[in-house]
Amino acid sequence: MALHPVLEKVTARIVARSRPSRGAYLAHLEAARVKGPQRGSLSCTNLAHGFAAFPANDKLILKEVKKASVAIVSSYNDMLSAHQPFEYFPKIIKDAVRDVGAVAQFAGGVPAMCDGVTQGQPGMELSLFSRDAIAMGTAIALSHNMFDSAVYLGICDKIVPGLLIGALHFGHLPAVFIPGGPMTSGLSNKEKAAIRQRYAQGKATREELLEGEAKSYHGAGTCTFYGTANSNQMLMEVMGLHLPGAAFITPGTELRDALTAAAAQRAALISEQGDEYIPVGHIVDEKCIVNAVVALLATGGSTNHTLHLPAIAKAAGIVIDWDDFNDLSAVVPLLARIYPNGDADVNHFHAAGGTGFVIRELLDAGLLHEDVTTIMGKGLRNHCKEPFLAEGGKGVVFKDSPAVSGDLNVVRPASEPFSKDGGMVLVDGNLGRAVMKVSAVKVEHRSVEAPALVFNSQEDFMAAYKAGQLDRDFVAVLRFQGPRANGMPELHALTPALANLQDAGRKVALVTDGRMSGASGKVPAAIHVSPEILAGGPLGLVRDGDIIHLDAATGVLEAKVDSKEWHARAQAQADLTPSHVGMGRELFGMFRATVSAAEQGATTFGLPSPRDTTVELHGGDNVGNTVPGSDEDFLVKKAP
Ligand SMILES: O=C(O)[C@H](O)[C@@H](O)[C@H](O)[C@H](O)COP(=O)(O)O
Ligand code: SF4
Repeated sequence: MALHPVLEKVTARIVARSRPSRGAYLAHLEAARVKGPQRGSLSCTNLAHGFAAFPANDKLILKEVKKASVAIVSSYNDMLSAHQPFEYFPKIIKDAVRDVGAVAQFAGGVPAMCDGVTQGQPGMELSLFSRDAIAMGTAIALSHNMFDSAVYLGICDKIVPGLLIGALHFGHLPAVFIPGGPMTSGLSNKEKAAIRQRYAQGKATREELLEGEAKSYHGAGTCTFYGTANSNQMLMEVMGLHLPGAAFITPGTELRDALTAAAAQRAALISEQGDEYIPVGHIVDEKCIVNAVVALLATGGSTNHTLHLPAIAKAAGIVIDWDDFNDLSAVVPLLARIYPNGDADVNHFHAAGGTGFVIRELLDAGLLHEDVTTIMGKGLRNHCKEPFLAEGGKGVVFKDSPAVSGDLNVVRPASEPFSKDGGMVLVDGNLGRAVMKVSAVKVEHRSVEAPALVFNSQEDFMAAYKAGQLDRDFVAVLRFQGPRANGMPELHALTPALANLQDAGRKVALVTDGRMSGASGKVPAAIHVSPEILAGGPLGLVRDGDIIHLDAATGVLEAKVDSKEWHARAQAQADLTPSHVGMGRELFGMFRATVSAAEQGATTFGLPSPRDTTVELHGGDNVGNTVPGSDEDFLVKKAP
């Protein structure tokens, strides 16, 4: 099937928009890639320090510069149920890499925050910034420059984006992402949400609530809803950074461990010393990023990726924006209904066909770029498969994903989608630009026009709800929640209250410069409003009682206020110091001061503009050639 014209158009404009920065990125990659192992540029002293604690036979391998050294960068901790299984992965990885004549070293750990533990708590105000801190931690781990490839252990919200951003700043190294897999299904997400709403109405006790939550989140592995963590897994599959179908295999099983070993060996084999050199900076290109956006939309993935994918793309010198998401969403069908977009969880999704089924359906419909490079080599078709234990339980074999869906209530072919569009729209108007996920919102709730109720904190909103002041039609305008203000926390804790009001027949919506969780759903919300209020955004001009019109179908987000009155208003002010001290938030002032707008990924990093970058590559056989993938701007020059 020919590629869909909208994919052609969006990809072409991303390539054109990114040419200078992508060219600079590729030039940096080439400059970092020297023939032979990175550790070849280290002194004997550096090297001796690097392998001092190594077993003798591994030291011998590291001394032989033609053998690959694989870095392990891990986000293991006991706090995230999803990351707890990583505790024993390094040993599997080291043994497996040794079996292919190479060496793996635990290069460094990175922090990992659980948004479920911090949801509604002060810690959530560090969450988004933890992504860039993870990227920095990844760079610190790899800065020893002992490595020729790397494996990244991570799953959850900010962790995979942070690891990938870090990995892309070492784009000359191959990267294989290794997941831990989902927890087995417990109390359904729908029943969990119902208990929460009953508790918010005072119809369930705290004991009943805790019992319900503990039955839902009951063991090791990723939470089973389709939030940001599991959206990350889908993206790693479609970007070709996982072994095919590795995402949703339960932790602690033979197949999980076999996949971990096989992934580690793949990392060694695609190093410069291996059979086929595949650096991550060549995998993550414009087509790969477009494929990621398409897969996110086709599965009803987390709105947080309208922040993370621009940040990931930027790390590879690629510039995307919300118009790209919006144009793709108009033509990408919704092929999966996983909670909060339906009742199923990721275990049901995997059993019904999973990631390989979705990738194949989208490829056959011309809705993904097939001509991409992945860790498996050329072509995305390698990822329309799922893994099985090889005969005798040693190793992994890959078989084609099911030809037909195992459950049409969970995953569908592109010929009969749940809806013809991907359910994530750009809304804009005199309140700014914002993102609205509609795949989990009933059609009758996707347009709301009601008086504004303005809040400067989620605590103020909940106090009004508990005082019974919200039993009415309204649009909650919750501001001072942007990255500069307080780190752009998720406001998912408001969902039960808003859902109760909606269920009671009230027309309610949320407009905020903050974020929601990937697990947020049924209430219409225009989020990530840019520019945020601290950047002079118009949310600061809204007053209680203004009529707010939010409409997903027409893409409108506006305050219906006389323009003379509107422009005469002063910008609202708020004392944000409570969000800048305590729980370590005082350590993140530099992030709040330098963070970019949500639409640019709310990042605190970035390559200098390529016009300021004269990339002097190490001479050798590069001189006189243009850097692969760039244009004449980046002709390789002889180093001074
Ligand atoms: O983006 C996400 O998917 C969320 O951050 C998710 O990781 C977070 O943990 C939610 O809070 C879980 O949902 P509950 O809070 O409803 O359990
Ligand atoms: S999915 Fe969310 S709640 Fe579950 S472990 Fe990951 S960060 Fe925590």
